[in-house]
Amino acid sequence: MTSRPTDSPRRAVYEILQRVADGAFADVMLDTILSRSKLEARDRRLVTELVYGILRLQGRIDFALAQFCNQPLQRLQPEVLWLLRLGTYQLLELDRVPAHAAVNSTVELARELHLEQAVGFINGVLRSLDRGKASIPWPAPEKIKLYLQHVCSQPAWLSKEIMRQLPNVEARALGESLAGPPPLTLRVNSLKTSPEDFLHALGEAGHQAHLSTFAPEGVTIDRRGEKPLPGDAQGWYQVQDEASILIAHLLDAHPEQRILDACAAPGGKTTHLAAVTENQSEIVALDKYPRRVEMIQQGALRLGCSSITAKQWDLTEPADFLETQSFDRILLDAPCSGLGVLRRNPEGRWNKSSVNLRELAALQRQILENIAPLVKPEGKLLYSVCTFSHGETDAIIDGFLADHPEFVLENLQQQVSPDWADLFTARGTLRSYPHRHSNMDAFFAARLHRRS
Ligand SMILES: C[S@@+](CC[C@H](N)C(=O)[O-])C[C@H]1O[C@@H](n2cnc3c(N)ncnc32)[C@H](O)[C@@H]1O
Repeated sequence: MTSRPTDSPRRAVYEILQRVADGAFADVMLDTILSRSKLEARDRRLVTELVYGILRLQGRIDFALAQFCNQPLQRLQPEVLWLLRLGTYQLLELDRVPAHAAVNSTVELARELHLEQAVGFINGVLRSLDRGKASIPWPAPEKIKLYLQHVCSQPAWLSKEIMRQLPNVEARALGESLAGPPPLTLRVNSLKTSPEDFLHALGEAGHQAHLSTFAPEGVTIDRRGEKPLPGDAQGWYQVQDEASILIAHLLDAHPEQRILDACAAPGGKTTHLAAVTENQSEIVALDKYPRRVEMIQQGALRLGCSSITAKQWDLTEPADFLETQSFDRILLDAPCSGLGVLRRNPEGRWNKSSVNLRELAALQRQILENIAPLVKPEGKLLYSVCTFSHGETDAIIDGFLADHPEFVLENLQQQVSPDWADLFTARGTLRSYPHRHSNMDAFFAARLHRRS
């Protein structure tokens, strides 16, 4: 009998991967398909793990598959290639699925999808791969380009970006980190509770967690129990990576100030700014998309942030409804390539290219130009992105400073506690990396000060 996409875990994975290949976001598709399904909690976890794992390790899987296929992978029918990837991921990465189950379930699925002509081929390739997997000629770590591509599962343009930023040993460590799953970190909402009380509540609910190394309000979940996390409806926490939690602190915002969060949705940092200023500042939050502006408003309501006004605006146009030089602090958490959060959006490595990075850099610069006039004399503007590509980080700041002598780059390292020193570059910009800094996402931030 044919299963509905939502009835069987592997069928659901296949459907989601197909949609992602057509341009959908993996997290959105997972939500959509799982919300319609009757799958049990264990199967839902399996679907999530398979979808994220396959997208994250597609490069590694394809290298392995190529050893056992008698034709180039790009010549295969796309449906057949996705099925082979589904089987291969289970054979290579999932100890808890026996090999025969990985192969048979993939073959069954091929039949169910009316791909009878490919059943023998899929069965043969997966069986050979299972027999021969110990002798796959994985590139050695010293062959850094090949290692990043085939072991760490990165397209060539991404390996190039990483190697531009970091020496080989570190490029390898970063590549390995980005190929793994991300941590689940929460920002404790200081308007409602404390990290210690929240940690206690997590323990009572059967979850294991620890306080973050750098972010004062960060709590990382080590092992999730069966029950939901406590305090969601009460607004005790916001899911937010440790690196992202650092950003509001680096803006150096205070009560009574006027603050602009220029690209604010879904509002993780806006609501954090409201918390660090104890709801005593005036925060204007803008975003291009109306639906995303609603997300800021909903988050503010849940977290008890009363000082935020959210409004839709496309910042490729100057925000002429805002008075020039009227903000003490501006955060520009710009749209970016998200290379630093690839673990969370694994399809990003396959649907982006160097061309996208150049287009994003032009957008970032344009938005920066449009908001800079809004900074008061002696005010500060923090530019942040969850990526590490040169074109979206140092190049943006250098280009802007060259054209705007009224702004200077501040050395953030000299302004924060010595415990954070390791997070900054010699010129005082933030550069966090998962392999260096307690597994947090890779972020960049630079703070500009407007002379009087
Ligand atoms: C990196 S995200 C911001 C994340 C947010 N700061 C947070 O912590 O939750 C970038 C945001 O920029 C918005 N955006 C993209 N292009 C924009 C534009 N031209 N004008 C204003 N916002 C834009 C996107 O909708 C997205 O919400």
